[in-house]
Amino acid sequence: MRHGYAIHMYTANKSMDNCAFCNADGDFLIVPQQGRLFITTECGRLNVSPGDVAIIPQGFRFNVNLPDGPSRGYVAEVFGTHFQLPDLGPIGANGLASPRDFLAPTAWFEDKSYPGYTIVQKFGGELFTAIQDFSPFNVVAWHGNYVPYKYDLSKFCPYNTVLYDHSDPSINTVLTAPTDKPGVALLDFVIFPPRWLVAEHTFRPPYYHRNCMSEFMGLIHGNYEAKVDGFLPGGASLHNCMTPHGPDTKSYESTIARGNNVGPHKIIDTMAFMFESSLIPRISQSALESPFLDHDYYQCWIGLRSHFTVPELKTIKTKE
Ligand SMILES: O=C(O)Cc1cc(O)ccc1O
Ligand SMILES: [Fe+2]
Repeated sequence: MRHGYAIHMYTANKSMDNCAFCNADGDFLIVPQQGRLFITTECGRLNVSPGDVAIIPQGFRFNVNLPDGPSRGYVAEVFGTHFQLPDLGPIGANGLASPRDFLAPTAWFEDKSYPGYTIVQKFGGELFTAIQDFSPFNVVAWHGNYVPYKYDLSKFCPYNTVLYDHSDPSINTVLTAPTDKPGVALLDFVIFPPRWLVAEHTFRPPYYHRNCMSEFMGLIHGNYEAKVDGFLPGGASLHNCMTPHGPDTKSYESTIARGNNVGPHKIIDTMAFMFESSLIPRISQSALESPFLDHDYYQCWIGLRSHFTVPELKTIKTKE
């Protein structure tokens, strides 16, 4: 059965030369964090900058050029389903990501011989190579809707509370890969873009929580509102199913210090995102052994203290 997902982080310092990749297992959602990706596909070319995301569906051959040199970012891979726009429910006709902002390439082809051109194909989690002597990008024209595409995250139209309380971050879903169970995502791609915070009598940052979804977070640029320290662009965090988490001590204390009656405040210069799944990810050995693993991550919550004071009890008279 083809069901599940994978999350990867990439670094690259060399363009793909005389070779193309093809994923026979699933679809890629690519989130560059540093350095543009010039992606050539069988349907044409996509120039993808940090702040854009690209989707390469299962089976497309593609090649990546790095015009800015060293590059890094994140990739989500989904098996057995495809990304789609979330149902807007009561939001209605417009909002969040608009279909018009998803850009597919125009056809582009080269009719060239390339001795020793290598196709690397991922199939069942293993890599296979095949050599051919011509470019795979020889498709003169195409039609249909099974295509690679890109989306500029700054086009996203965020919705949120306008009076009180903190919404589930699913309100900012850009794309979702569904399961057969309505409302239970295989993988939601959610963003935390610049936006106004206006909620009254509300702890505005993400609440402390422990939930059934597994949350992988990345930061494209700026700061994340719940982690003033230690969560840097290009970094990642994983709060797995039912692992309690929330803002770090500094974010918590500075929010409390601002008091209860803060006016509208705009979060600017930021773009964080989350891959959120109902399935638990297993962490690879290489990630666990990485010299970049933050063994002290839990320290971000050290020193958290309660600001709760028992309210004075008033006698409430009830009718007899
Ligand atoms: O854990 C996180 O930082 C992500 C997150 C953000 C938010 O605003 C509410 C819930 C949530 O899981
Ligand atoms: Fe969370």
